[in-house]
Amino acid sequence: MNLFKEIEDYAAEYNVPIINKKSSNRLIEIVKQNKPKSILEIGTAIGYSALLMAHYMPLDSKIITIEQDAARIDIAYDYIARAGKSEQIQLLDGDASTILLQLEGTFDMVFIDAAKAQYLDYLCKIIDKLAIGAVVIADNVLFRGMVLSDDPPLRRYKTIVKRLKEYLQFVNTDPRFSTTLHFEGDGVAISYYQGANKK
Ligand SMILES: C[S@@+](CC[C@H](N)C(=O)[O-])C[C@H]1O[C@@H](n2cnc3c(N)ncnc32)[C@H](O)[C@@H]1O
Repeated sequence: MNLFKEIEDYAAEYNVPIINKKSSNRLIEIVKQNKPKSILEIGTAIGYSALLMAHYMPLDSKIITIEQDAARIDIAYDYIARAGKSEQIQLLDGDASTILLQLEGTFDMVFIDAAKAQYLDYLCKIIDKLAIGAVVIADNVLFRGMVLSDDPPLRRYKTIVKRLKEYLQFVNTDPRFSTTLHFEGDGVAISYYQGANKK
């Protein structure tokens, strides 16, 4: 069986959140267009989106992906090894909020897909590691329609919705970024980093 199909089936059976079809098509399109040499992914889950990006990126490119859930990390390692991508995909185990501060080098592409309330914090921690022209893709930014709705969000989602609004406000107004919001799926924000000199 195709490994991607196997991971999709596993995710469906065990309720592991993985990228939806529309967002994954968008992600693949960006990888094909931009041919990034270095990708940072925040939120590996079981390795599905990392493997998708690895499938379409140049062979000499690398992905660093971060996950904190121990059970998911084990499964991700297994799928990455089975796909023969262990050389290209480096999985870092721990809380992204801490790990991001320790990363070295620069990134041509960043895929943000972990804790929704932390998106802006993640971005601020890696801004100085973005190459000029880097693309930052943030998934689920519309959060089931709640982010653009005039109705107040359910109490338990209030913080997530507020923080996602702050993320969108930032990438839409900071002159270092040029951002397009795509409404498909759960909302994807695609921001191109134009460099600190545009500040
Ligand atoms: C939506 S899933 C990622 C799906 C994956 N990108 C894919 O499409 O295959 C989000 C993941 O982020 C992880 N996560 C949440 N907060 C995190 C943090 N602070 N540090 C590292 N991982 C985190 C969760 O454990 C979860 O597995």
